Amino acid sequence: MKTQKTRKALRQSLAVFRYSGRAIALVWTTSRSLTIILASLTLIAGLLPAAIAYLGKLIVDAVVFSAQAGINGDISRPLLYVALEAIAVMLLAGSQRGLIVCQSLLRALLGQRVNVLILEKAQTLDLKYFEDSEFYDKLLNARREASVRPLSLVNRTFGLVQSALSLVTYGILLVKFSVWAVIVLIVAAMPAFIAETKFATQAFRLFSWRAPETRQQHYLENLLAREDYVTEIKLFQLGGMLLRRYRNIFHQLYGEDRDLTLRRGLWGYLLSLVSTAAFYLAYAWIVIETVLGKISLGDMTMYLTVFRQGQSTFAAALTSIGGMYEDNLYLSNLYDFLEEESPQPWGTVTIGINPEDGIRFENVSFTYPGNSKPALNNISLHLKPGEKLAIVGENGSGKTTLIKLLTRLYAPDSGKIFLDGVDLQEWDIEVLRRRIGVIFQNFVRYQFTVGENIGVGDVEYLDDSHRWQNAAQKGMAEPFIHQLPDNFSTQLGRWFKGGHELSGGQWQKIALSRAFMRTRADILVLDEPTSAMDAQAEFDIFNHFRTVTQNQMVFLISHRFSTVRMADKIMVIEAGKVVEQGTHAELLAADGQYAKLFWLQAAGYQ
Ligand SMILES: Nc1ncnc2c1ncn2[C@@H]1O[C@H](COP(=O)(O)OP(=O)(O)OP(=O)(O)O)[C@@H](O)[C@H]1O
Repeated sequence: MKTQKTRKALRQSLAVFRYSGRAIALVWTTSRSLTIILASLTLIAGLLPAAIAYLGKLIVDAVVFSAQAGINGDISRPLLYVALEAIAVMLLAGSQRGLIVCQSLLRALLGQRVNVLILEKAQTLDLKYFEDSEFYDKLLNARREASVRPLSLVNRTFGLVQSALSLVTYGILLVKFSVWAVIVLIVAAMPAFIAETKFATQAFRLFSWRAPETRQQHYLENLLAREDYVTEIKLFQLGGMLLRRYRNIFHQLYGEDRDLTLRRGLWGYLLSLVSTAAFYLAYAWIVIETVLGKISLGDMTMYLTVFRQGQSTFAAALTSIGGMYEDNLYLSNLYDFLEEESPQPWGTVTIGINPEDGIRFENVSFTYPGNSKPALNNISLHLKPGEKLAIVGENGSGKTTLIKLLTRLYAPDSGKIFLDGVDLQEWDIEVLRRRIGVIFQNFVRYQFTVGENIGVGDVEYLDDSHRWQNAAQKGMAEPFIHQLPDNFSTQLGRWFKGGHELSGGQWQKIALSRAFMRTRADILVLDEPTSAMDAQAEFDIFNHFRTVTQNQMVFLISHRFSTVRMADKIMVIEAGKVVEQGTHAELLAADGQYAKLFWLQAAGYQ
């Protein structure tokens, strides 16, 4: 039982080194030369203090010896030792300064490296990860302190090695005096060491429990300070309420922090008194031995230095250990994130076996992870090349989900989707995505120029101004772009200097143009493409729609029946199921759900 407890305590104490190896490996692969320099300087800085203490002893002994010889005394020997000590002190200062320089260089390199690792990893993950709050915690935690934590852990690990080296060498010097003194000092240091690791473990746990609260705090900060939220926050007068919530979370966290910090401080002090008392007992012992003439004055000077510095080195080591726990927490988050399994994009097909077949959904069902009800239930549909399909249905009926499956952001749970006769999952994802032009309801408003905002629709032609113009024409954006101060070169958004903000409808026209940038795409997905546009723009799009999308299959989601009518086929879905399919005329004649909604909307205009 007792051995088990000791083993547990030991394991807990050693947990502090859990990620040190990986952090060092990370630093090593970031810059080998800097790591070697850092390690060498650590070694030098660890060993020199004992050497300096020893030189101090040699100086005093040589001085005493020469002084006893009177006028004939040899002055050169003490002076030689003084010179040596001066050199050693300079070397120590040099190595300490070198360590600081190395650390700042490594901090910059490592920060960049870790950030790039995180962002690269994020690229490889599926959409479902980003919709998972636990995963989001990991991502935020990983990014938050990317530039400081890995280096801090390395510095502290090296710092601890340096302190340990100094303490061991001090110990070696002290062994000459008495093995017992060394043993007493080590034993007296143990309680403080164990208490520190125990409190650090508690702090470690406290931090990990808190991830959701911390994320909530960050979210509130964002709400309170970001330009796109500020209008609503002001007009709904939410500032006070949000700040109150922000403060409350802080106070709750602070309360826990304060308790732990106070306990840690108090116990840390009390237990370090034990080791200090042991230090000074040994010190008194040395004074007595010197007075009795059993050791030289030089020895006493050396031990004095060893005790003084040993004490502060020991305190530094304890602080390092406390910090290392926090660094470990960060790194465990980082590695949790980096080791998240990335689904390998598979599928190699680049050409379909039956290009005349277009797109076919066969009994497709899909439920979002964590939901009990399916978002899509047994959907079947067929769209031939060039055909246009409109999907109609009330909020939450599954329209956007259908598009997410079509664009392979998610895979069906059952059933299959075919493109040109080949299962969508077997297509090479890059080839598949090149064939799809899309505008989502929540399209991105890039804080780039107008041209780039359209150009991102086909990154290979990002800077091709001819294509921008063509796409802008199709997306009805051209007239207002010509009125902007720098036409296509106008910077958009308010984040950067000289940025020009657009209206909601203008942004939507830019997004629509972006979808038309993909001239090689034969599948066009439009999720509420005209919801923010004025009546004239919608009418124009309606009129030109067939010409601009001549060879494309179109999936159009809209609540506006004026837009829906453009389609060859209309599909009505309700709670994830297809309830009606047909042309506008057929569905009106059928007098079902579609007809009901159509006349309802039409009545509103009369
Ligand atoms: N990321 C998600 N995770 C879990 N459930 C989701 C997610 N997105 C949508 N859902 C759920 O799936 C169902 C279908 O949503 P979907 O977005 O496809 O509806 P929609 O028909 O596009 O609605 P709207 O007309 O409001 O845009 C809804 O019940 C919604 O709550």
